[in-house]
Amino acid sequence: MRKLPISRKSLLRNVYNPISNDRIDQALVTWFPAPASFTGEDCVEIHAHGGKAVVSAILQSLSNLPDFRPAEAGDFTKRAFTNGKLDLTQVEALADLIAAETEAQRSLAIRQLGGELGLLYEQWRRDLIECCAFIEAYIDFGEEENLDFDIKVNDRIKCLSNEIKCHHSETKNAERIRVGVKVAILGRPNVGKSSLFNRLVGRERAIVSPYAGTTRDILDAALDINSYAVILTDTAGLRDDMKIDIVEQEGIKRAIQTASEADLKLLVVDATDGDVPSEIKTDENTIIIWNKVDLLKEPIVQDGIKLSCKTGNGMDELIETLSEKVEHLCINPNSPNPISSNARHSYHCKLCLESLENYSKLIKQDIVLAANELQIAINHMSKLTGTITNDDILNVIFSEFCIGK
Ligand SMILES: Nc1nc2c(ncn2[C@@H]2O[C@H](COP(=O)(O)OP(=O)(O)OP(=O)(O)O)[C@@H](O)[C@H]2O)c(=O)[nH]1
Repeated sequence: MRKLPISRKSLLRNVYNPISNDRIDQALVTWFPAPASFTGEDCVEIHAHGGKAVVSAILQSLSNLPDFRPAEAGDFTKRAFTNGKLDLTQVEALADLIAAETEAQRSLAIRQLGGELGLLYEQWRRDLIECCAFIEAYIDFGEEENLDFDIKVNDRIKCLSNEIKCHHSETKNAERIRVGVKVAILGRPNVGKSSLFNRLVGRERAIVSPYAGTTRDILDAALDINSYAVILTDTAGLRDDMKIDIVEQEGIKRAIQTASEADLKLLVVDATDGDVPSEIKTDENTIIIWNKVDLLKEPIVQDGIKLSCKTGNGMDELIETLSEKVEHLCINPNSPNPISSNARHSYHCKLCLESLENYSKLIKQDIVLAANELQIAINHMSKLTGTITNDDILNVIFSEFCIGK
């Protein structure tokens, strides 16, 4: 038997087929003995030449060894989780880090991978368990021992609720970093929405034509605006005309739906006729854009961005305004408190909070029912850290990984 290479050092080695002893390749080989490996198990990495024949000869040789099988998506990370190397929030962070396309997504994911979020949830879980233990002691011996229930439990739960509430209120802004800020381009037909979409995307994605009603369905593109992910949507022009066909009517319905779901609305108006559609409610997250100013003889005085999609005049100002608004809608990925950008976390935090509220209502009436609510709150925290898991949760989380991670 050959000697194992020195651990945790990459060494140049000949790689042989263990049965025929044929030399397959020269490769860098690194040996990680347990527990100091990514999975916590004995592990070898082979950095081979990437040709198809080399890779398949190595895989073929390995598959002849007992208990060897090809890895499935997320297999290594699942082992790391099972062996206690990562908690569930770190597993999710790793998936986010691999998928990160913008700087803000990367910053957020690497922070979460450091484990601070998991530690926070674990601390909350432990605090709730202590409160629950205290209640159970109180139910059994409370009156004789004269335990100070309000200070030991109720005040503590109030404090915890406030902390969780504060954390939960930030998840929407953090989720926008992860999934992208939804920006919809809206306006009457023929005002230049698709022209603006193409300018922002940087290529001719949407069809532009002089005919009103060209865009009939919604069209999405992913953008990076100043390190933040943005999902830009072009929509059908809004008009109220009895003569329009059912396809365009459906397009208009979708445009109004898109407007209601958007984080930011770019409301494009043709500067030559100034008709602002009343179907769209404007708010602090609406940017009014007066397009086609190249056709005007006199400059317009109304508030909003003056733009010409034809010449590009006004694009810099629009991008600057858009960047500021997008940044404002997202949490600062470097803010001091642990941040979660994950819808699963938001869901469990919300249900945990509901149970704590129920606890506070019930505690004066029925201590056993109140304790039950506390137990539900603990279960939600346990699902966040992965202390309680089930195959459904794990399958969803690990299926997001690629093979080899
Ligand atoms: N002069 C001038 N023409 C423009 C400008 N922006 C767009 N256009 C023209 O206006 C017409 C309509 O442009 P689109 O971008 O297709 O307008 P739209 O709002 O997407 O139209 P619908 O799909 O019908 O809703 C085209 O002929 C464009 O070339 C501009 O800034 N100046």
